[in-house]
Amino acid sequence: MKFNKINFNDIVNTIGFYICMYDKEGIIRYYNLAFKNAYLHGSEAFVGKHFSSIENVEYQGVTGIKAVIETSEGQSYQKKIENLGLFYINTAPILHNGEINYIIETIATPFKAPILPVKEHVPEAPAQDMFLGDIKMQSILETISRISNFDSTILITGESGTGKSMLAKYIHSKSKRANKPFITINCAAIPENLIESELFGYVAGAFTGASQKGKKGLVEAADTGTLFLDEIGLLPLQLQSKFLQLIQEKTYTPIGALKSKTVDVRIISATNLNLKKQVMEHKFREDLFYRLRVIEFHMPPLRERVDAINPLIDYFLQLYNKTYHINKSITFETRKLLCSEGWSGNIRELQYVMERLVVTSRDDQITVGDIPSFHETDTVAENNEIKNIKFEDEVEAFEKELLFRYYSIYKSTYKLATAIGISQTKASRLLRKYNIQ
Ligand SMILES: Nc1ncnc2c1ncn2[C@@H]1O[C@H](COP(=O)(O)OP(=O)(O)OP(=O)(O)O)[C@@H](O)[C@H]1O
Repeated sequence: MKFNKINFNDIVNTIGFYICMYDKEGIIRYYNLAFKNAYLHGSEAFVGKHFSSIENVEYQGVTGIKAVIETSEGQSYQKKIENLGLFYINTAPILHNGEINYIIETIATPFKAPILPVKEHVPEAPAQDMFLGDIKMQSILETISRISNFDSTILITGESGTGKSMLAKYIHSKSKRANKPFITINCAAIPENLIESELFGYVAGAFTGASQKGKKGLVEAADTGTLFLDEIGLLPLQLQSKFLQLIQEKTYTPIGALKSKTVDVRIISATNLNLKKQVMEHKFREDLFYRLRVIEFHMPPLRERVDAINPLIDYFLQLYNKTYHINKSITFETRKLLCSEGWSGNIRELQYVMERLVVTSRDDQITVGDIPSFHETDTVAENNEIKNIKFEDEVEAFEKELLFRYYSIYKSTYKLATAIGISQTKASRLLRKYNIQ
């Protein structure tokens, strides 16, 4: 089974160990969030630098990287550091043809490492690096630059995978709040019974089982920054009035609190549902609907952004060449085939297909023959019978196989959705579509 990149990142970033990857010279190539926060002051700037440039005394006291470079032997040991306790270090060379290809070091600390928060809690990096160069995006970009100094609410609509979340981050990165937190709340992903406490927090002793210290909510975490309400159409009705209060009065009341709190957040929301219809069906408050969409952007589906497909192919080609340290190109015929497709899964689907092609194509050049390898059949690649390919069928077969594989592991739509980077609504819809139980 190939590791899904998103899945891999989630694992290494939520694990309570410090992980760092080096090349055979000891140049840092990758580190996880825990390592970054513990030893590098949260900086990304150490990738490409020698391990000796890390000035943290604790790290230099425990790392086994020097010994591994000198001996090519893995090191696994415990080390006691005064006042701190026992560290467990595992430094493993990964060999290729007998030579060190790279080295992975895992450091387990004596403290009970805090489990790092799930995605929604992490202030995310602004998404400046996205492709927005096609005609359909121009008027959106112009409006974004015009409103950059205002805090008006923004509603982003559009099908799943069209880039709504990315646009929200982009808007934040272009606003006067760019250096403040950007907090995503995925209204579909938080279990309904936890949603209120996750969002608004609670005071000590608010309910049985509540933490003694009380808990800050995500709304408070977003103070001075931007709060992104993803899948807003799925926000439970009973919480909608709390959001209305938040937007109108800039106040909210944590569970069990007697007094309300004031907060300064800019609200951006996104949905792939028809909110007007939700209002008519009494599933969404009309007053909240109007409050949320002072400015509205509609992200067109990829089939209506045909001039974006080719540049996006290049964008993803470059991205995955960089990610996997390779240098693949793509033939004109393959481009033509990709550009002529319907892309019902929009940019997300194109992104998957490009990653898959970069990873699975046999030669340096991606050809039409590589496309069937989506579901591991070589027939077309060998015979080059490109006229028999029905692209949508190939992609559907791949999608079905992927969902089946991950759902049989996770058995939960939420975990499945998180693992493969789609929304929970989409995961449920696809499971129904392919009759996967
Ligand atoms: N303009 C873009 N340039 C590069 N990558 C993009 C762009 N738009 C979207 N993507 C990629 O496509 C994927 C889907 O984007 P995103 O999550 O923003 O879509 P969405 O509309 O919010 O989807 P959903 O409704 O399912 O949550 C992401 O992995 C993102 O990296």
